[in-house]
Amino acid sequence: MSQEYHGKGKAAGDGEASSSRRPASGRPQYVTVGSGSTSESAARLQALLDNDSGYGGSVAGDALNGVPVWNPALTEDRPTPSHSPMPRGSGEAADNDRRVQANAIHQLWYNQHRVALGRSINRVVETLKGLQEMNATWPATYPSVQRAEAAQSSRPGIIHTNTTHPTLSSESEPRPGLMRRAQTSIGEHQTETESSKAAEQKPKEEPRLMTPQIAQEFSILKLDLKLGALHQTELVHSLEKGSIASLLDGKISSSIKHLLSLRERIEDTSSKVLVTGDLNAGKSTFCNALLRRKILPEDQQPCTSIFCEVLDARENGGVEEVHAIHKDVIYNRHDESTYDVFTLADLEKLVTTNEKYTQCKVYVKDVRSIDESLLNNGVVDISIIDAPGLNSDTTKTTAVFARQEEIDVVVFVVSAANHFTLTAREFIWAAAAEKAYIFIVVNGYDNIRDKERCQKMILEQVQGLSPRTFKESSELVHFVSSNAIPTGPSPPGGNGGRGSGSSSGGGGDGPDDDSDPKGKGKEKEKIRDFENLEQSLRRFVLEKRARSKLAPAKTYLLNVLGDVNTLATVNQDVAQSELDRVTKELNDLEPLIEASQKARAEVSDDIDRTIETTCKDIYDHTRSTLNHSIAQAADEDLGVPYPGLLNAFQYAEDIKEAILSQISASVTACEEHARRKTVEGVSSIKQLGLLHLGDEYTDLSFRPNVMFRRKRDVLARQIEVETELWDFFDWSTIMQRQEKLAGTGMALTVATAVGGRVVGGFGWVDGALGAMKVVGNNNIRKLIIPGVIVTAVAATYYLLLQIPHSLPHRLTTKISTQLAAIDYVHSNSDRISSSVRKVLRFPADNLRVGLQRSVEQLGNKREETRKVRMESEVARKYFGNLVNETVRIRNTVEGVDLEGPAPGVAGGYDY
Ligand SMILES: Nc1nc2c(ncn2[C@@H]2O[C@H](COP(=O)(O)OP(=O)(O)OP(=O)(O)O)[C@@H](O)[C@H]2O)c(=O)[nH]1
Repeated sequence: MSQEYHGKGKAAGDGEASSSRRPASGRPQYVTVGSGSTSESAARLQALLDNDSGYGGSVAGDALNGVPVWNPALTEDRPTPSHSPMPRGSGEAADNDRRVQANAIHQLWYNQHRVALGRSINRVVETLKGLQEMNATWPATYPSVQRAEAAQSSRPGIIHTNTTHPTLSSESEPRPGLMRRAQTSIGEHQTETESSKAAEQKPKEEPRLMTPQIAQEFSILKLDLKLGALHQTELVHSLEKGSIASLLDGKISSSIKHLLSLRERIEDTSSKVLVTGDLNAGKSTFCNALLRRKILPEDQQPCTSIFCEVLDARENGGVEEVHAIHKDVIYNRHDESTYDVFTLADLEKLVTTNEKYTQCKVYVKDVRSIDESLLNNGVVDISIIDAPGLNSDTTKTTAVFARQEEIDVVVFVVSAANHFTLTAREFIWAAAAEKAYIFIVVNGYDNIRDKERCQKMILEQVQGLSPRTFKESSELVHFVSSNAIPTGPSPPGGNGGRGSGSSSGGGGDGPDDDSDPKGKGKEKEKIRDFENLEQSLRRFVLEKRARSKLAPAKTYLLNVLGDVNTLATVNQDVAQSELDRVTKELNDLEPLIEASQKARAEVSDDIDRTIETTCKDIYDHTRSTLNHSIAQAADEDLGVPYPGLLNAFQYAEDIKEAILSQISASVTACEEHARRKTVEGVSSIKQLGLLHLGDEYTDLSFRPNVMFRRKRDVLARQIEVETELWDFFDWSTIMQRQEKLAGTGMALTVATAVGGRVVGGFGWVDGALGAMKVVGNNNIRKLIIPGVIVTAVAATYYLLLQIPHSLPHRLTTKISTQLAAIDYVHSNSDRISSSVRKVLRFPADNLRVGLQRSVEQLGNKREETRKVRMESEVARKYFGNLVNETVRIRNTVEGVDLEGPAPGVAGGYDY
């Protein structure tokens, strides 16, 4: 509904139109006040107003970026309308001058305050926008504290709503320690100094959004959260920091919007007077009397069915007409699709039989001078809204209407005969919540015979309904007869024509045509009463205007500045503690990073060394083991029984197999050794990891049994050793063995059995020569052949007997030669150590990556912390400045004194 009343009509165009189209008087726009007699002081004041309307031309220059600037048209002083030309006595002229002066003083006073408040609004809007920006980058902390009981002994602690430890003790630490922002890490401070027992004994503190103190401090930016059964506090605590910030952002936005509308409101030079009352109480008659024209239809039957707002025709380019506003549209005078145009004469039909329209704008030319007129009184443009009579259908609508901010004054018309009906009382009670004072017009007073009783009864009723109005009843309660007021002629084709055509009084409807001098006197009294009412109403409107337009702006500014100041103070502290925390964090981080970098280099070397040592050890071990094993293979018990000469070749194969198996077993043993060493290596790397990375270290699962699964003895199997005949007779072995046997004196050889030391190196030759001597040459000659044969057989027998001893040596040598040819020992040592190296590299690389990551993480943390430090620094400065700025603006706003009576008006209501 409020928008429906947005046409202020104070656009520049209108101003021009009005000034150029104000033809009737033909006077200059800035005329001398009074009826011809120039009042110097009035003229001076008027000139002062002309030159300095309070805006002094500086406002446009002051306009801040992005904030809508003042509409210059609104700040221009408006031409002073003409005054009534009727001749007056000197006393009346003086009165008139005084009134004009008073008006001018009031205008000056009003403008000064308006400018101060307007500028403050601009500054606050800018400040709020800045706060919004800051809130987007550095989510502001919304104050929340412990239960009031817990906080009683100390100042309220402040924690962030999303802090992980919501139950902070406000007793153990001073306030700054309690302030934390969201995502602050756990256990930062509060439990350090208190024993667990003490903590247990403490009453359980519930998180609470605000103490009553702070709740009082916050009036506009208070987060109003009502969701289901959750208490607001819990709700805020359950919300993320981001959500709080966006809620706050929304609050700030609506506050900015409200400030802009307040600014528009204080710029608005118009004032709306809502005339309401019971059916047929004479509201329309009263409005017409105020206008001194029969504009609104009057009837004995209830007739007004829609709201009719009567405005000065200047608002409509000087054209008198009616704009009937379509239902469900917002009226815009410049958009004819929002209304239908009618003549004033059509108004009667419109208001009585209406279904299509919700309200009418009635533009009428003011027939009265500024010192008499209510519509156009030189200070403020007043529009009068004639409401339908109160009945069950419209009471609610009218009550809603009366609550609108635009309605500055509610004039309640009550029939002197009927007094306050139940509906009337209900309406006044409802309206009293918004409007402390109601202007009461007791109409139809002429019908009352016992006037005193009527007054008494009505005033008693007023006392019950609105005590404050009753207190000011001489100004606010008027007993009049609206129909006794002479009204001017209706416009051509108008609805009335019942008026006398005279605006000087004495004319009008019926009663004053009476030639009876007593009657005439009575009529004059009625007119005087009505004029008194008009003066009171005017004072009330002027006074009310200052209060109703400037006071809300002032109050709101003070409230919002208070809120922003509280928020800024809290956030300044929070930013400071955040700054301290991150500075400390950074100080702690630096050595950590250094140590981590150093550890990374050192551990890397350590790992390399561990791997190299382990691998070298394994290589050496394998090499020596295999060499030894190969060399000693023949001497070992191969476990292959000699099957006899016939199976000698099979025996050779078995021996070969056994030797190779032995070597293989040796390889396996080396691998086993390597495995053990690898397990040790892996474990030592793990220890290094745990030492330097702690929980950060990710252990890899190592399965030692998987090592050396394949290719274990491939090389051994590749050996192919051909068994040759000579392999069975290994001379060197035989000789070696012979020597060994001779040395031990245990030579039980075939040769000795046959004849001396046949088989004993060359000893057997000596034996043969000795035997030759004994036997003699002939005999020898006879014996030589059988002897040779025997010897040969014996030697052969001996050789064959030696096969189990000589064959393994022979084969070992051959195998060894072949293994040497394929570099078997080195290959296997290398294979095993390489495999170990490969295995060890996994945890080593893992550890290196972990260390690298740790260094990087610390580096990132440092970067982030630096960023937070920078942001906190910016926030601290910002909120520090904000605290000062809010105090400065607050001082300016507080300097706007609206408390005392406004100069220039007589009233001074206690609002
Ligand atoms: N005697 C007397 N009659 C009055 C006075 N004021 C209004 N009337 C008459 O009372 C009747 C109703 O007046 P309206 O002005 O139409 O009353 P209203 O309150 O506007 O009526 P609705 O808009 O229909 O509620 C008309 O016939 C008027 O002439 C007055 O002061 N004295």
